[in-house]
Amino acid sequence: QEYDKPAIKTAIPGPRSQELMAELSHVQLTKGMSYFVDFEKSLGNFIVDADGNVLLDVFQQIASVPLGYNHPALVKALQDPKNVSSFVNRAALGLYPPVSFLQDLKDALLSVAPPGLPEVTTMACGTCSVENAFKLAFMHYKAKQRGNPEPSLEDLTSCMRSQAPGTPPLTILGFERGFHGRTLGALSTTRSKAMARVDIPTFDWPKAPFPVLKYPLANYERENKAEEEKCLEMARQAIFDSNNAGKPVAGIIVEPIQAEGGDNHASADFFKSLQRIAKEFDALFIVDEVQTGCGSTGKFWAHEHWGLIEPPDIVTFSKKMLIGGFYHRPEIRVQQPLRIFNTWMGDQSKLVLLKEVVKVVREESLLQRVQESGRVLLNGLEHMQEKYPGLFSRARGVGTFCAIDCADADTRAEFLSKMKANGVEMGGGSGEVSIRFRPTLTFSQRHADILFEAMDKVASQM
Ligand SMILES: Cc1ncc(COP(=O)(O)O)c(CNc2csc(C(=O)O)c2)c1O
Repeated sequence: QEYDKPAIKTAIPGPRSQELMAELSHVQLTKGMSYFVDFEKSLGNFIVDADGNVLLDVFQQIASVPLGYNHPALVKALQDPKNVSSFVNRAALGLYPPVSFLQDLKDALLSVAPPGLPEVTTMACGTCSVENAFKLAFMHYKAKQRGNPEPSLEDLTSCMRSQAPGTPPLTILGFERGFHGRTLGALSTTRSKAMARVDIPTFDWPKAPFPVLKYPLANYERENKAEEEKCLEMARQAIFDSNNAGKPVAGIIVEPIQAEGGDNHASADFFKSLQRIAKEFDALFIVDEVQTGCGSTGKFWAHEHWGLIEPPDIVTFSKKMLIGGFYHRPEIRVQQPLRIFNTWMGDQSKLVLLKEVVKVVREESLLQRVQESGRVLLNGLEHMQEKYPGLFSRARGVGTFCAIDCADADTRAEFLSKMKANGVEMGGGSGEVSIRFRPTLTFSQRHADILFEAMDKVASQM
């Protein structure tokens, strides 16, 4: 059972965290770290730090904990003798899959696959899922252009010199303020913070602005529609220009909600139109659900809210799915072995845990709970912005994937720090001024009560 409420005994980080930080700083940079965590004592929606402080955690390891800390179903899976081998022996899944692999994929991943996407490849993290989704898009483009999935001899020789045709000038269209990872290809479409890009060579790929919506949505339907149309037209133009410049766009990548760039939303119509643009230019439609996937928006996949006629071509996932990877349409499966490949291709033990997560989500109707808790969370945020109009604005969200804007970056920093001192862990925010909520799928009314009591107390003192 979880803790009843937060309990703060020391400043955060406390003395024990500071001691551990000092020791660790001899080995690596510790500047970005918040505090050390006692993961044995952390339970459900509550995190316990090295100094015994208990906080309600609505950030959950950068939105990557689906059922909270030490969920009994996951602990039990680890204690089950038939699972030991999966944890002890890390299979090179691309070469030597365990006999249970297909059944594990079915139970953990295919049973929750986005509608219309029956194939899946596992990876280790979100970035490498995005990286390989791009590679799949490039291979698919070239196979179509050649009329043959097999590269030619000229392809194979020229690519060793990084020259066309074997090394094609293909690109991916991304959006301003998007986040898709930090390796060189993914980073080329990550445009949320300069510090993630500076000093690193990236591909100069085309980009388009992502809509900046006015809230409450009901009051600004016409303006928001115009804003979305403008962004779509600029995306179309960017693709047209890139194709004309001999840098064909092989894919478009977009997040259902830009989760690092400021929790930026767009309408279902926007995404349907974007899929039509992808089709119009024969580019793959890649939906990056690394942060929005696995239930936080009240549907298992955020893009299910759009009511697409056809599925996206690729959907990437990680974080709350405990394992990285991507679902894709059968037609774009890579044809040759060892092209979408790395040593481990994810981690079989994470499939064992994910099976349990999927079971709990189903047995405890957690998507229903996320929808209910999401209404409580959003209503509470709307109440906060009415009560403190000088502090908060633009309350928004789908399911419990919510956010609210602070007046400015300093106000946000002060607010988050005071919330921590009052027993609520909220992470560092999204974009310049947004506070984001990334609670577990078990977040419920009593957690919201604790959250809003603390928010009201902190806001009243600012
Ligand atoms: C939409 C989306 N796509 C890809 C990624 C990369 O996933 P990881 O490589 O971090 O697992 C992420 C990772 N999210 C993330 C949050 S803070 C952060 C960072 O590196 O600062 C990364 C994501 O939100």
